[in-house]
Amino acid sequence: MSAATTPPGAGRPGLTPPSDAAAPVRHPDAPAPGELLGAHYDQCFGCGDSQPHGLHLAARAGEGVSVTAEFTVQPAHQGAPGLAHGGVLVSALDETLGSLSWLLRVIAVTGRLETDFVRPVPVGATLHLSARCTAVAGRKIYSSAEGRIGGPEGPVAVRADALFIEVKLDHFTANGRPEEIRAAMDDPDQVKVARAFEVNP
Ligand SMILES: CCCCCCCC(=O)SCCNC(=O)CCNC(=O)[C@H](O)C(C)(C)COP(=O)(O)OP(=O)(O)OC[C@H]1O[C@@H](n2cnc3c(N)ncnc32)[C@H](O)[C@@H]1OP(=O)(O)O
Repeated sequence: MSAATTPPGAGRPGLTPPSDAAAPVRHPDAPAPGELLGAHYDQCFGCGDSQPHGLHLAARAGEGVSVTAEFTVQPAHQGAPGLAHGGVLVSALDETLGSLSWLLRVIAVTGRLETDFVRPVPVGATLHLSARCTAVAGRKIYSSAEGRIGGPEGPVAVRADALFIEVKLDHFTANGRPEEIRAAMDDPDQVKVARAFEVNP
């Protein structure tokens, strides 16, 4: 079977939902389709406003458990001259996929993320990303994403299948550097505190 016809996650160990997996359920309080999700943490490399060389990726809720996002490749994101670094493109996919948890209203982290790099992405290009959750099995959340160059119908540059694992808040508080955890927790804006860890406020 060619890559173009392979269903998401098929044949990839750890990325194929088990037979008893359930369809993902959009949380009743999830942002409406079309609504911008905004940054979950201002220091996040993927979406934060306070990271000068970050991706400044802006994700928007889609229908069901899906999101779209845009990211414009900057000179600071280069690998080869004039081209985006592959790891940066994976970060853009990871961030987009991670924002699905805001529609499920669970706290989850990336366990596995497998990426196909289909074509090079030049500096200055805008990558139009889309991601959707495909299945949930207990704490395991299965999802797929792709990034297209220049527009939502542009040529596919990257695609990925991912497994996110639901975690408790102490995943962050027990493992993160105390300075940043304290600063995030001390923010008077409680919605921002909740979103820093993608917790249901
Ligand atoms: C805050 C929002 C940010 C949004 C965007 C960014 C998202 C990110 O990049 S998060 C940062 C990157 N990710 C991380 O740092 C995670 C580091 N890893 C960990 O902390 C742990 O390995 C963690 C939490 C994923 C899993 O550990 P743990 O909670 O002990 O789960 P564990 O019991 O081992 O596994 C649970 C299930 O997941 C499966 N699983 C866990 N890891 C993997 C993996 N890498 N591949 C395949 N399956 C896995 C297990 O097999 C198990 O399956 P089953 O229930 O069928 O037996």
